[in-house]
Amino acid sequence: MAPQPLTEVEIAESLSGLPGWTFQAGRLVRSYGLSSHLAAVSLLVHVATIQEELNHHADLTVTYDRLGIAVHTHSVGGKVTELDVQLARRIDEVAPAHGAS
Ligand SMILES: C[C@H](O)[C@H](O)[C@H]1CNC2=NC(N)=NC(=O)C2=N1
Repeated sequence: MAPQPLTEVEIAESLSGLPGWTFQAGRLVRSYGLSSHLAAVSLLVHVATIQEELNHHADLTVTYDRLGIAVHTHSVGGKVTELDVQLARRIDEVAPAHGAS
């Protein structure tokens, strides 16, 4: 079944359990700071692995020692769905082991 777009209230509820994540321009967004460029790339590769597992993919941007993540669900016309929240949670689970803040 196709994922359903979340309401603004549902998005706000989800974000209350995802510190550092915000809702911007129709996407869930977070920027992580890392200790080096290679640490940022290492986290990007880990995130890409999770994305392949979930078959759900964010826009990832490395800017020197930062990794930017922005995600919405293409298949529902670029709305935020539970799939985006799931991906954000999975990323937040692994980010601390990379020293991300
Ligand atoms: C065919 C494949 O399942 C789809 O293209 C997947 C891949 N990754 C995706 N990622 C995101 N963010 N939204 C999607 O709708 C999506 N769909």
